[in-house]
Amino acid sequence: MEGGVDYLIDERKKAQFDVEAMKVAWAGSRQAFELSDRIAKLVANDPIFEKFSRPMLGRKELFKNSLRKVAHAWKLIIDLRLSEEEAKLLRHYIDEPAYTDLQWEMFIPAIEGQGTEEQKRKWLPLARKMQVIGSYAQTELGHGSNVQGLETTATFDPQTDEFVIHSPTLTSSKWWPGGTAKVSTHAIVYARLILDGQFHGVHGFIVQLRNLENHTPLPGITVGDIGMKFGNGAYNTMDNGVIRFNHVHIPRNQMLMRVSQVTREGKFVQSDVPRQLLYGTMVYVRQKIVADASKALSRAVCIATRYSAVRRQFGSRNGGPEIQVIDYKTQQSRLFPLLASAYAFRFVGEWLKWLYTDVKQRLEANDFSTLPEAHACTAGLKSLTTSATADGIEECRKLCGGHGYLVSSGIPELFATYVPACTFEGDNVVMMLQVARFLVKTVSELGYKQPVGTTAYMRRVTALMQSNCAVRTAEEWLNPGVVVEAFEARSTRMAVACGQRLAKFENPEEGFAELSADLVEASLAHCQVIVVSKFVEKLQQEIPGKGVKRLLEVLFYVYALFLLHKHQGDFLATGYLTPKQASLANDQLRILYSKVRPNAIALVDSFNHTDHLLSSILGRYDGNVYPKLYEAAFNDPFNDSDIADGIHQYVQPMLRQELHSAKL
Ligand SMILES: CCCCC/C=C\C/C=C\C/C=C\CCCCC(=O)SCCNC(=O)CCNC(=O)[C@H](O)C(C)(C)COP(=O)(O)OP(=O)(O)OC[C@H]1O[C@@H](n2cnc3c(N)ncnc32)[C@H](O)[C@@H]1OP(=O)(O)O
Ligand SMILES: Cc1cc2nc3c(=O)[nH]c(=O)nc-3n(C[C@H](O)[C@H](O)[C@H](O)COP(=O)(O)OP(=O)(O)OC[C@H]3O[C@@H](n4cnc5c(N)ncnc54)[C@H](O)[C@@H]3O)c2cc1C
Repeated sequence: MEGGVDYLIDERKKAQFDVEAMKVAWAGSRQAFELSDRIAKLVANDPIFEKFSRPMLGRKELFKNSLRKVAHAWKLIIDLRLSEEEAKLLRHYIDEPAYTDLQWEMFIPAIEGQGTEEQKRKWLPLARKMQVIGSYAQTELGHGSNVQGLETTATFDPQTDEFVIHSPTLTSSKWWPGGTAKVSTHAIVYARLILDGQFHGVHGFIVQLRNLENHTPLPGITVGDIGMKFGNGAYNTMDNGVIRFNHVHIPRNQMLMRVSQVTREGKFVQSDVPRQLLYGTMVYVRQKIVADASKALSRAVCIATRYSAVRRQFGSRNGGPEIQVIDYKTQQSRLFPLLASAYAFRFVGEWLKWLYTDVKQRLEANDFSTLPEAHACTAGLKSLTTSATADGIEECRKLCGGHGYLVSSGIPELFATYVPACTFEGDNVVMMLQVARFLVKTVSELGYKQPVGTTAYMRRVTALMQSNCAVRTAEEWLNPGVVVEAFEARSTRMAVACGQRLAKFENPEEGFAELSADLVEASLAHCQVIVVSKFVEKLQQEIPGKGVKRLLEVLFYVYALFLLHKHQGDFLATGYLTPKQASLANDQLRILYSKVRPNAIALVDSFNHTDHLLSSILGRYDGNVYPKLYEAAFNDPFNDSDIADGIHQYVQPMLRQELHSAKL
């Protein structure tokens, strides 16, 4: 057997559930599934969207090709009259970071959230028709996480009724904004507002960067690319830029003025809208990043699972086939929790989208009451899901052995493109510290204020602090209430312990800094409560299809008990579990892996990923791995000739012992 075609055919026959129904459960609804499936096929069948050769292209060629793809996609959007939702799916399936990500996911949302009605009327139609192309220029060479520390200035000039945008130092150069180096005509620039010599906080300003006729930078603007980034292909399709402003004048009405206004006389007016709304675009994108995590993780898991069923090592008896590596318990204990995590992140992402939609509607009606919780949830879940996904993709590479390191496995480029998600839109540790602030506040108010939303479980603080887990057999772990309660108790105990230790410090900020590593762990525990509970809520809904709900229940227990096993130190140290109960959870986990095993291939088929999206020989739907790996090796341009450039010049003289006289 040269390929694994028959292996995957056999594997698919083992499925104990309705794969088509699981595809619908994964997509969220039949309508969402059909829409997504249609756009995936549209992209997969269009040769312009080919991406297999991307890692082999030089930067300039890569970038030009990316511009071509975007132009082709925009033409399709117009010709086929695609809706905004379809256009977003198109961008997802094209799977190439590009300036349009910033246009649609940051520039437009920033104007929607922070602009006045008049500003929205002027800028949104232009942006939605791509008559202006915008980016999001917040981070600087010297500051990214500390937004209040940004140095770019926007000084009001009452004479001309304009703001003067200026980069006073080298470190104030804008650094990283995607789409800016070569493409965007405009940017939302975050700068310190200065009125009559007084600083009035950081605000967003719409600044034109380039001439719309010939695309040259406007006077006073120095702009360029910040250089190659990690990995071949990967995020290098994006032109992340550096911008320097030398006293660039913009009209007063280009400050985004929903939160605060500057009058014609240069007076600062703070409206009732909280200043945190300036950070609203980041809340929106963090929510998108959570939804995106399950897509990236499911891709890596799909590749590793299919390949693990094709790959065989050891155990051949009487010349029969060797063992499929997916049958090794160690392979299962590394792979199946990632498979379960992909489903868990899918469902928590769905919930977070709902939460964001709710907050957005409230904000539009000037109800800001749920903003702190939305901020804590988006920041924390962004951190949890991206860290787990980045680690998970790397684990999938190792699960594929040596072949996982080949670019043609699809994993290296996926990893290189994905890992910056742990940093952009808020470094993951900085984000967890935001959750910590929210938790500390919640815990300190427990005596007189009922926690709500995702911290509502802390209302039962006394019970969660005092009662202990009652599990006596491995079987008793198969109870969602028991599992969720364990996570809630561990989280409450960790948060309360941090609160008690913080109270011993005279200066709370000093205490917060000193205990920050523990606070990050407590925040992670709280975020895990959210993911675990949202999975349970999903299971409480009606989920049609033979065996679908049962398999999702299995995956829920795999996800939760794997976390419990991984973090058993916390569960034991907080005193909620005994070592025996932790060990029973691990026993149950092994039983659960054997329930996943026959369904593993069908579970990854349910992601409905096309071969185009996976761009992986190891993860091919048909399992025809070895012939295609062999073919791809000889299709590599490096194999065009048997004698590579440099062989005659540098190797042959060595073989002939003539190196001393060779021209090097
Ligand atoms: C390859 C994978 C692709 C996945 C992508 C998928 C989809 C996305 C699609 C498109 C996007 C494409 C690419 C993305 C590119 C990335 C773009 C960027 O990175 S843009 C730059 C992002 N920058 C940051 O995230 C900076 C991080 N820093 C901050 O957010 C803040 O400064 C802070 C660290 C959170 C706060 O710092 P500080 O303590 O100084 O805070 P203050 O300003 O004083 O405010 C404190 C006060 O405000 C509350 N708060 C903070 N943030 C928010 C918020 N967002 N919303 C609501 N409230 C907020 C905070 O809790 C405090 O409250 P309180 O304690 O009550 O006073
Ligand atoms: C691919 C990519 C695309 C990007 N696109 C954009 C864009 O379009 N627009 C834009 O404006 N920006 C963009 N960025 C910038 C990005 O948002 C920042 O890099 C990010 O917010 C992190 O900030 P930083 O670089 O200042 O990290 P730093 O804050 O300098 O982090 C360095 C280290 O310090 C730690 N640290 C920092 N502060 C604290 C603290 N208070 N407590 C404990 N530890 C701390 C961090 O955990 C980290 O380990 C992009 C970045 C990347 C990688």
